[in-house]
Formats: sequence, C-alpha cells, structure tokens
Amino acid sequence: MTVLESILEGVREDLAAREAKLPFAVVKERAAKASPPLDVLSVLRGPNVGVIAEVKRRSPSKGALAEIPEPAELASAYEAGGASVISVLTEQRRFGGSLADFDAVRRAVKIPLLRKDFVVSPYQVHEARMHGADVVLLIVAALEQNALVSLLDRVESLGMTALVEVHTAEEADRALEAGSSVIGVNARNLHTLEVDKDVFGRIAPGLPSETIKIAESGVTGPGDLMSYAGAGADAVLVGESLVTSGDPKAAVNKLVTAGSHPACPRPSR
Ligand SMILES: O=P(O)(O)OC[C@@H](O)[C@@H](O)c1c[nH]c2ccccc12
Repeated sequence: MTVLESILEGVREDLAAREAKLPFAVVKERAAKASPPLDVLSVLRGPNVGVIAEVKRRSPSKGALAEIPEPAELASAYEAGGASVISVLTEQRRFGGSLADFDAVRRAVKIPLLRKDFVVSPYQVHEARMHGADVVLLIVAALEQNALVSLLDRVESLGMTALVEVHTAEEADRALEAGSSVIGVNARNLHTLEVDKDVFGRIAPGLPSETIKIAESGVTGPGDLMSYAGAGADAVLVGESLVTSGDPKAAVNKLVTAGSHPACPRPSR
C-alpha cells in the first residue's frame, strides 16, 4: 500500500464516523445557510505572486513540525504578513488537523480559506462549505476521473473554488479534462513522499495561460518563490517553513515582498 492509500483508508473511516453523527441532509442544510464563499479567483489573479500560507502541525514525511496550540493566532499572523489565502489541514491522523482548527481560523481572519484534506465524498464538500470554506482541495491521485469530475462540479455549484492537485503530466491532463481552472502542482509525490522541486517547471508550461497555477511544497524562502514564479506560478503554497520559522508574520511577509518585487517574474496572462 502506498502512503496515499493508507491515508485514504483512515480518512474514509473518520468520514464514516462523522456521517453517523451528522446526517448528510443536515450538513447540506447548514452549508446552504453559511455566509457566501469569497471570490478566490480574483485574489489569485492579482498582479503579484501570492502566498497561500498553511496551518500544518505535522506531516507523514517529517513527523511533528510545530505544536500550534492556537491556530487562530498563527492564521492572524499569516493574514497580517500579507498572505492571500490560508490553507488549514483538517486531516487528523497524519497531519494533526481538525475542523475545529478550521473553525478557529475562520473566526480569526477575513481572507479566503482552503480546506486541505483528502476529499473523496460529496459529504466533505458540503461539510467544508458548512464550516465556511472558500476553496476545497481535490487530489487527482486520490480520485477516479468520474469522481474528480463530480466533486469538482459540486465544489463549484456551492460557489467555492477547487484547487486541483497534480504531480504528473498525466494527472494535469486529467485535471484539465475535468474542467479545473486552478491547478496546484505538488512537488511532493503522495505515494512515496519524495520532493522534487523541478516538477512544477516541467508541468506548468504545458498548462493553458488562463489556468491559475499554484506551486505546492518545498518553499523554504524567497529564492524558491522566485524560481517558481519564473516557471509561471501565480502563487505558492507553503507550510513547513512558515510553521517552523518562529515568526510566521515575518516569514510570510518575506515571501509576499518577494512576490511583489519588480524583479519577480509575473504570471503571463
Ligand atoms: O510544508 P510544505 O513543504 O511547505 O508543503 C505545503 C503543502 O504543499 C503540503 O502540505 C501539501 C500539498 N498537498 C497536500 C495534500 C495533502 C496534505 C498536504 C499537502
């Protein structure tokens, strides 16, 4: 079993437990009453290379990263540092996240929020909306094509934006075929957890110019942002280097400053 498969097994078990507690019909009703999602596309289409800052306690590859006793404080620091979007991991077993973290962050900040989880069922999409999500991650490697298409449609029918994650050119083709307008290229292979920062540069140039391109993982500082920008990134998604920085506001701000510097390559659209 690959790492991704074993993560998905746990995700499905936890999902079944939540479904038993709160019926899908109730989740749908509450999602419909949540305050409307924010327009993330125009945020990501801004003139600068944006930063999506992640609330991440641990990971299967690195183990414990940071305790983050107050996710709301971390998120406020990200917002104050100039992040465009905040990503909150809600997967519990491997990443130490939760929907309670998501709620705390939602209450603390005004900028768009990404629910970062392993979404395999429509229940999780409505659940994300119910908790105030604006963006939902869909991982191509975790989904059959028909499931990807129907989950993407569902995300969009609720007014949210799907960040569709790929790691290979074949997955990128599947993402485009499904109709994705925001594609994240993850430098980390979710089957083996190996990081290869060149993957973005191999895949992004083959994507349509109007597709919003996000470079995910392995950003340790402004240098990485600049090189992803040179390869066409509209934004970078950063977790580890921010949560371990000791000063998340300053760490985000360094990236944001690099992304708005005149010398920083701009996404060409
Ligand atoms: O901590 P990093 O290397 O900055 O990476 C952040 C983010 O890209 C990573 O957490 C991630 C990318 N895709 C995912 C899918 C599920 C869980 C986590 C992820």
